[in-house]
Formats: sequence, structure tokens, C-alpha cells
Amino acid sequence: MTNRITSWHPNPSKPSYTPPPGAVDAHCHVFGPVAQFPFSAKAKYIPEDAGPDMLFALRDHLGFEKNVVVQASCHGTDNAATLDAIAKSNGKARGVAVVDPAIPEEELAALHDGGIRGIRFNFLKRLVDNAPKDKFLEVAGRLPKGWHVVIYFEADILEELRPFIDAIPVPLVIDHMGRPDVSQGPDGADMTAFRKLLDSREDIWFKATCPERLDAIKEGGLGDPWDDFARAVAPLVEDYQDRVIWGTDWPHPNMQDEIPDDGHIVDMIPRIAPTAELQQKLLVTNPNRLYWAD
Ligand SMILES: O=C(O)c1cc(C(=O)O)oc(=O)c1
Repeated sequence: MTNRITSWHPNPSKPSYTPPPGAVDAHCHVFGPVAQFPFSAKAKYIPEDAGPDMLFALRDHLGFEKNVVVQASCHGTDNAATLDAIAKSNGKARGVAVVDPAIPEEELAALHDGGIRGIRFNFLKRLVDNAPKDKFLEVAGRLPKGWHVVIYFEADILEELRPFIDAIPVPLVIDHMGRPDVSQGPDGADMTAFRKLLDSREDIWFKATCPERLDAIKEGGLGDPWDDFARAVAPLVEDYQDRVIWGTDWPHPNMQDEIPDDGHIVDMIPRIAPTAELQQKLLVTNPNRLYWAD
């Protein structure tokens, strides 16, 4: 295999901020190890191995207790690497799968037993070849009890996705806030449209994640320490504090040109959630409601 990519920091700093006991990193991934878990033939990037040992070492280094492992697009619909990480976590990880929408009921039940609590629909053209809304809706209607749907899309297709989102019959979690342009500020067009979505249903949650993507220099942003991200996202966390979760996004797929320091990513937390009460909701109460309700 050629051109395997490294998109994560080799030696992240220790954050200044200490997360509360029980804190959950609710958006991270594993890559491989490929000898055991090959990448999908349709993968749009081929990373170096970033397996569970590395993930758990980072978790401890950053001061977190648990992880939610989200199936990365490079593993397609084979969730074996994600399930392996959950199985090795001693109950400290749960996950979100990506499935073939034709998946039979007994396989969904097996994913539940393996610690999966949601499925992810990815609408980013640079990551997946197609996103069949009709098939997604069909499978969303027959998920195990207590599961949710995670959706990853970019701000420019939010309006177009509204009928699809409105039709999803289970709670929804929006990855990376639907990628708003944070340089527009907290009252810009993208944040205003996203608030409208959140106001349309009380069971839409979101991840206040990815300063490294949404405020990246290569995307025209400010870069670390990501001031535009902090300014745009803090009011959203305050206003929707009972349905927001947080994660590192490690190993930062596709960020090889601007690799973030995970210690700095953790230091974003008190900037978007300045009180102990908000931090407790963001890092403990809310992710436990979604992923450890049973
Ligand atoms: O923006 C991305 O490139 C990205 C990719 C993946 C994935 O490949 O699954 O997941 C993410 O959360 C973000």
C-alpha cells in the first residue's frame, strides 16, 4: 500500500484544562491496524495505523475517561475495527457504525451487543461516493431501541437536506455543527441556519467539535488557537447546553497539512463552555445520556 497518511500529532502537549471526572471524548476514530482490519476498497484516504492502544493512551494523557468511536469513512461499512476498539476498552468506549442500509435486523442487534448506539450518514462528496437518502430513511426506521442517527454534512447543503432530516424518526446528532463558516461569527448566516435547524426539533443534538477543521488556515481560517471558532461556537453551547457533546476528532482524518496538537484542542473546552456546569453537561451528562443510557 502506498502513500499512507499520518494526520495526528506525534507528541501532543498536556492540556492546561483538566476535564471533570467521567469526561467523554465523544468523537474520535480508529484506523486499523490494517493487518487485522483492512481499509475499504472505496476509501478516499489511506492512513497509517492509529489503533485502540494509541487512542486509549491519548485518552489518559488528555484526562478523559471514556470514548465514543465513530466509524471512519476509510473503513467503509465494515465496523470490525470500531468494534475491536470498543471490545478492548473495558466498557470505556461505545460507538457509532456505518452500515449498508440493507443490513439485516440480527446484524444490527449484534452491533448493539458490541457497544454501537448509532449509525452515521455521511454526505461529504470527498469522503463517500453516494448517500442514498431513501435507503438511509428506511434503515433509520428500524434501528435498535435507544439508537440515534449521526449526520455529517457541510453548511451549503443544509437547506437541501431539511426534508430528509425532518423525516428521520429517531434522535439526530449533527457532526461538527454541519461545518459552519466560523469566520462569519456567532450571528452569521451559517450559524443562524443551524440554530433554525436545532429549533425545529428538540431531539437534534450536535458536536461542538473541530476547531482544527472549521478554523483551519488552509480553509482561510485563523488556525491555532482558533479564535473565530471560540467566538462563533461559545454562544451555541450556552443556548443549547442540554444537547451538545464534544470530542477530539483524533486521529483527525485528512488534516495532514495542518496537524493539530490535541492538548490545544482540549484547551478549547473552557473557551466554548466557560463554567463548570456547562463543562459537566458537555463532557459528562450529555454524552452519557446518548451513549450509556443502558
Ligand atoms: O472532514 C473529514 O475529513 C472527516 C472524515 C471523517 C471520516 O473519514 O470518517 O470523519 C470526520 O469526522 C471528519
